Amino acid sequence: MTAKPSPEKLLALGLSFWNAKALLSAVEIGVFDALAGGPADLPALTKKLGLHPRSARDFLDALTAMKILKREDGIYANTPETDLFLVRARPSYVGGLLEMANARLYASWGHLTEALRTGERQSENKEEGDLFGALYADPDRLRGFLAAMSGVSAGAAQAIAEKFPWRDYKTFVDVGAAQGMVPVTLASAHPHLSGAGFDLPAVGPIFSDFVAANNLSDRLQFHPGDFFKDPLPKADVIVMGHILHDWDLAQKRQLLAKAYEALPEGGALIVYEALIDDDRSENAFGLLMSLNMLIETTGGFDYSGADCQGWMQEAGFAKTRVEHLVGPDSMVIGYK
Ligand SMILES: C[S@@+](CC[C@H](N)C(=O)[O-])C[C@H]1O[C@@H](n2cnc3c(N)ncnc32)[C@H](O)[C@@H]1O
Repeated sequence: MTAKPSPEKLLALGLSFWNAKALLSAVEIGVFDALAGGPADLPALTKKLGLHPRSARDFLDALTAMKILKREDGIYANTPETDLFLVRARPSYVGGLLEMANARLYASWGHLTEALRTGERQSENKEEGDLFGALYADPDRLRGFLAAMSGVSAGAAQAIAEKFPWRDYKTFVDVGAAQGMVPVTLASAHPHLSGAGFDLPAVGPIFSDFVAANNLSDRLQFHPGDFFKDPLPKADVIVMGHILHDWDLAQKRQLLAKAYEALPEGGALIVYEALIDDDRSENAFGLLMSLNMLIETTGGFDYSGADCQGWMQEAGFAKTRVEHLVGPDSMVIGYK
């Protein structure tokens, strides 16, 4: 028997931004940090978080009903997930991404309709043209963006460390390394590897601080450069995570050709993204990420594993394969 159509899913989807914004504000206000030291009651939390008495109970109970807080006998506590991943002081913190979503993407997505009609980027400083120019003009925005990237790539980095046959290689370079989550994860998991992060010069100090905090300065270096103007550093393996989706097709091809050039015979290129499924009907996150690129960049778009394998083959890669990493993320590997 087919179920009777119901509007429930449609209404819940249409209002799902309520959930998103409640979580983003909870991160911004520091709800999970406030509970990191132990549970607290309503008056104590209201005061600590600077909430208005009119909002506090509904806000904290909404977070409880959303299963991102627990409440027992009127005492609120973090859940195991929020305690591990959304307390700022913990190394496992992934809230940088949510902080960026709150500070930048939430407002930009308000202009989705305009982006759909014009094809033009809508994020802040849109008159400055390029996303990275706009971001890097402000040191706080730069630091926030790079930390957000660590949140985006922490899970994928771990999966790449486990699933790629690193024992066959000695050196790697992460192109567009941001804060350095991938290099740090790879070097921590595989003591025989040494590597580098390649990124715009402004990223250098932030990369080096993160590497030093992880005690890996002896095996990880920073290479400043512009991947459209400079050759890529040579290494056995080149990694490009969330890079190709920032750029248009001609620029994607240019970056793949440069990676091919920098690799030795037998070397490998690992491209990872929230790849769209080949039928473009399942990975909603990958497709929405592509719309995020519409909003954020001048020509960027996401793509399927088959798309990327085709471009890699055009660039000369002899063998390619796609492997799932974690959640919506997969990697495409090209062997020279
Ligand atoms: C979307 S982030 C991805 C960061 C990281 N790979 C990850 O997946 O978390 C793109 C990165 O490319 C870098 N980037 C942008 N334009 C660049 C250029 N022309 N040359 C080198 N790096 C660039 C940015 O600074 C940023 O770190």
